[in-house]
Amino acid sequence: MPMSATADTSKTVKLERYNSYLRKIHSTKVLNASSKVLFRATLLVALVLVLLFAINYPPLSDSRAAAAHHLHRRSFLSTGLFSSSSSSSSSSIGGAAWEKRVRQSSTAKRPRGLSVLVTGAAGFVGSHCSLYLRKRGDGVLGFDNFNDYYDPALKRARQALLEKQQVFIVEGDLNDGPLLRKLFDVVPFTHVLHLAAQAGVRYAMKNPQSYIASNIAGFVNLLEVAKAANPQPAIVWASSSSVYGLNTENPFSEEHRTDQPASLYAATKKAGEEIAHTYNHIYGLSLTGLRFFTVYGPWGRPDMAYFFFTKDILHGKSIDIYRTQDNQEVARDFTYIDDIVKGCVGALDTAEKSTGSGGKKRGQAQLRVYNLGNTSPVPVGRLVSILEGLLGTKAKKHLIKMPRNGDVPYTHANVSLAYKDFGYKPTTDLAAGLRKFVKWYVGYYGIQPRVKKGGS
Ligand SMILES: O=C(O)[C@H]1O[C@H](OP(=O)(O)OP(=O)(O)OC[C@H]2O[C@@H](n3ccc(=O)[nH]c3=O)[C@H](O)[C@@H]2O)[C@H](O)[C@@H](O)[C@H]1O
Repeated sequence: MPMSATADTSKTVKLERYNSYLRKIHSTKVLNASSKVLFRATLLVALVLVLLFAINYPPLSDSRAAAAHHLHRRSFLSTGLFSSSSSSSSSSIGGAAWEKRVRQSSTAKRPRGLSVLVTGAAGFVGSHCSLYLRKRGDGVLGFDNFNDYYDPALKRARQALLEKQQVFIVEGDLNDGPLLRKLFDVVPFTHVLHLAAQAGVRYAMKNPQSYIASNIAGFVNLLEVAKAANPQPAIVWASSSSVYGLNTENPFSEEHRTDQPASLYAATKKAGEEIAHTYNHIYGLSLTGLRFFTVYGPWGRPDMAYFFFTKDILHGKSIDIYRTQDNQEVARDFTYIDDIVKGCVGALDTAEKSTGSGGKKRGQAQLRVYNLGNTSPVPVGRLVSILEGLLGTKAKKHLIKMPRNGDVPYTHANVSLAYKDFGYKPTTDLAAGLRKFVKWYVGYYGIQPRVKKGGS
């Protein structure tokens, strides 16, 4: 038995060795197979990573490729499920149909007509200027970010008005370089009427950064794109009467000092004037700054006093009427929108071409600044009396000292320079202009008050 037991034991050992040999072979095979799978998976992951990297970081040297990529991504987002925008106008940014609309809108319908990019086209002054230029036969492409600084529904209503006249507004932000470059790639604009900005004197204390983003960073971005464009456009842009700040000389002339801004808004507009100087000096861009004086009228801005006074008077709410620290009346050189439009168009028509090309200056270019005001300041109290008469309602007046919020006590424009250079002559006084505003206001908001009709 021990013999057989030995024999058995040796058989068992051999069998076990054989089994272990088989197990080894099998495990090597399994290992080989799994390492192949692992290798392939790694390759796949690497490929996906390379692709993702390429999509997210296109070559910096190829700005057009970057722009196309950016626009493709935006178009994907704005048409996709994650889009927050419902605007049809932005749904196909960058596509063939979009480019066709951009071209059509920018093409003049009269011989030697202008091709103007109007920024802030859904804004108060922008919408009026766009309509005027389009009706005259110029090509107009609008640009606006439709922000909610005030009721965006009013901006959409202005957009609808422009669309009826075949003016297309591209929805985008001034700080979107690829989008702006794309527009200049598609259209050789002769002019830019740059009106997009963060407006409002007092709001600058609430949201200072928005003024830097729009009025400084956005302006610089636009100038960067314009300087590199071929041809470079001539640029007319909105500065402000507020640059006169604490200036005490009257009436305000372009030669007076503008180095004492009273608000951050004013400071950003003044900075814009200095930035304009730099781009004119280095790149040969033709630049004209227009200092608007408290512009009012139909389709106006709800954040401005004449507008919300009208609303508050109609709702029986009291209104604050500011007085200076030494109890004087505060006054403004209120300027009617049609006069401002004539001033903008006059500036566009007399703007000389930029001299640069390929981002390089080729000669001295035009650099101008003009006041566009009404030349007759009116106290705020008088503005309220006119509104009371037009609305047939007494205002609940609350006279208070002007809060220290960036306001200045008085503005008064000397416009002789604009008159000399392009015949600017305001023709609408405050009473006539407010009558037109109130007529529009009650119609737009569907109000049936005791409004005295009359006038056109
Ligand atoms: O010319 C400009 O460059 C600027 O014009 C405009 O600023 P402003 O002249 O300050 O207009 P606006 O606010 O309508 O106040 C009008 C008057 O009402 C007084 N005012 C104001 C509010 C109030 O509650 N009570 C009051 O008496 C107030 O003291 C003032 O005397 C634009 O908004 C600005 O974007 C810029 O373009």
